[in-house]
Amino acid sequence: MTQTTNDTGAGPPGRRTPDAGVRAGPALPSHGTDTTAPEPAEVALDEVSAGYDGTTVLHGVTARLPRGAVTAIVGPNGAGKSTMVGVIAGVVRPDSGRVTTPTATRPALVVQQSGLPEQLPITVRDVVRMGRWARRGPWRRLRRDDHRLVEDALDHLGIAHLARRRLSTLSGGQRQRALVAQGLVQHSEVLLLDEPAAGLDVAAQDAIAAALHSAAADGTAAVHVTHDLADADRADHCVLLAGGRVLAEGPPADVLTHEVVDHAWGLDRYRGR
Ligand SMILES: Nc1ncnc2c1ncn2[C@@H]1O[C@H](COP(=O)(O)OP(=O)(O)OP(=O)(O)O)[C@@H](O)[C@H]1O
Repeated sequence: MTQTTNDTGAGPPGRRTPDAGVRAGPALPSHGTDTTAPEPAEVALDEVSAGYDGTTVLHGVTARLPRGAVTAIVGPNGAGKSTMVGVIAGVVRPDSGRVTTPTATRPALVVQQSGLPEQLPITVRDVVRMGRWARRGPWRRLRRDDHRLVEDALDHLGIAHLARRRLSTLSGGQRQRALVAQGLVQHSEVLLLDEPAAGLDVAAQDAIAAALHSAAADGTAAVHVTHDLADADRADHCVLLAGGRVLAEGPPADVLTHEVVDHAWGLDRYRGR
């Protein structure tokens, strides 16, 4: 099934759901979708403009994020990267343009804050299980295969030994691994990780990179926002945003040239270009 949203979609304009950790975006309205059409092989943004409280952040963004591939979204602070993933997830409503996601399920969005109250007596395993609820619905009992996926994800992210610990007692990096595990078990066709590796140690970064590539190998459009250009270079596809516009898109080697990077980050000023 294809889901499409555009400026006639439901929900308040320009509002991002605050403080959620891993969020499944709201069900996106489908406008004139042909259910017999083959699933698109990519997430498509066409001339998308979006922002907050009347301030435009994304200006006519057109980009393609393929399924079965890892896409890195890069760009300077404030370029609109989080806004772009918010638009794809359906938590930021475009003011105009069109977003098409190849998904029967909601995109899985992982941001850095868990959004769960500190005093909530919730374990790491519970947090990851919540990812399966997103798939099954909160009132359905999880099945044996759901539990197996949860245990696999805990293993994958190297946090099986923390499964019974309360989330509030973990370090920042351990929490982040738990949130990524929660995103993974959603098994959505679109996985969106907003700076998943920021502030993490090398082992955690490797675990998250491996998780992204394994999701892509399963056919997911595995998308991450990163400030680490070496990390972006290892992606299959790259979108470079600057000032809310796509400056370049394509294979990382073509996008992340010295010239383009210097221009996007304004470094050419210092280098006399
Ligand atoms: N909830 C919000 N309400 C109002 N303005 C916002 C909100 N979220 C982001 N913005 C503004 O939108 C612009 C783009 O922010 P965004 O977080 O999308 O950029 P980014 O590229 O992800 O930045 P960074 O690399 O610093 O995380 C910024 O000017 C920011 O102040």
